Amino acid sequence: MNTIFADVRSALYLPASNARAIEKARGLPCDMVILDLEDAVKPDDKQAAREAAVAAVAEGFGPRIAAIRLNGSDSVWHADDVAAVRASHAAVVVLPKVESAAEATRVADAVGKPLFAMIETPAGVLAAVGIAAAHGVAGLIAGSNDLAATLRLPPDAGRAPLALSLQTIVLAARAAGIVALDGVWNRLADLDGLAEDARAGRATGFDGKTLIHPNHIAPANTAFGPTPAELEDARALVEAATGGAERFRDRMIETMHVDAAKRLIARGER
Ligand SMILES: CC(C)(COP(=O)(O)OP(=O)(O)OC[C@H]1O[C@@H](n2cnc3c(N)ncnc32)[C@H](O)[C@@H]1OP(=O)(O)O)[C@@H](O)C(=O)NCCC(=O)NCCSC(=O)C[C@H](O)C(=O)O
Ligand SMILES: [Mg+2]
Repeated sequence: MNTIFADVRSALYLPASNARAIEKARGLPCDMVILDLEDAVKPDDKQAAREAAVAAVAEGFGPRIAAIRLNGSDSVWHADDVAAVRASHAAVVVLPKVESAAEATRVADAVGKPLFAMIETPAGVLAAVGIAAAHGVAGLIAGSNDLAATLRLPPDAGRAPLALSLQTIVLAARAAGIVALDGVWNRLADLDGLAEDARAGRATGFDGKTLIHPNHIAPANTAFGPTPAELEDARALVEAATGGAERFRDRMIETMHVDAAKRLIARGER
């Protein structure tokens, strides 16, 4: 797995048509920015947003990974997006509503950049294993709003009815050795709800979370940690382990626990 991508705890979307948000993002503590050309941008603003995204990634976002989300493969804007992003300084391209491995590879090849495929339709979930393994795909992103809509869930249905889809996304990403990012939290001011949602995402196995607002960054960074307590525990576990099954702090540990602790320590140190 590419550790640059594996260390993404917080990936902030912003409409590429919003100059203030672009400027603001350069000072925010997120690990990745996703300049959106798709749903956050009105049809009349698509061309200006595309030009603004290309200019913004040329100027850079400091240590943050800069990604551009294209309009979908079947949209009238897609071909122009691909041409612009191919020639841009974006490190990553995000493709929404991916439903096949062939679609993901075609776009990854066309832009010549690592591609994060959004899984946000029932067909996308059912094809996720192949999409994750497709040439050029470096990550999967859960699109929980579109997923809820296409599954015809009632408003505010929460994570429970999405559990199988979200777990499938993580399974597919893990089997392919790539990154998995959780979907967004829509409630702008409910930071306790966000913290719980982010913890649930980490517990599902996601590496990090996509976000829509600057206030959502700190809770995501905390949830996807590792926390000081987790680091202390991991370091003590590695120090204590002698091999085979043994007792550590009133629990059984074996090789896989030592390996997981080492991964956590490495992530924390990075
Ligand atoms: C949701 C918003 C439209 C709310 O905007 P606003 O009411 O302006 O927020 P605030 O007044 O609280 O903003 C405070 C300051 O923060 C800046 N800001 C706000 N949002 C962002 C952002 N995303 N990135 C950077 N900066 C941001 C404001 O400019 C204010 O700055 P200041 O002037 O200094 O006070 C807005 O938050 C927003 O547009 N969010 C992103 C929306 C988006 O990109 N959506 C597309 C992806 S979500 C999705 O659909 C995922 C997936 O496809 C799915 O299906 O689930
Ligand atoms: Mg979506």
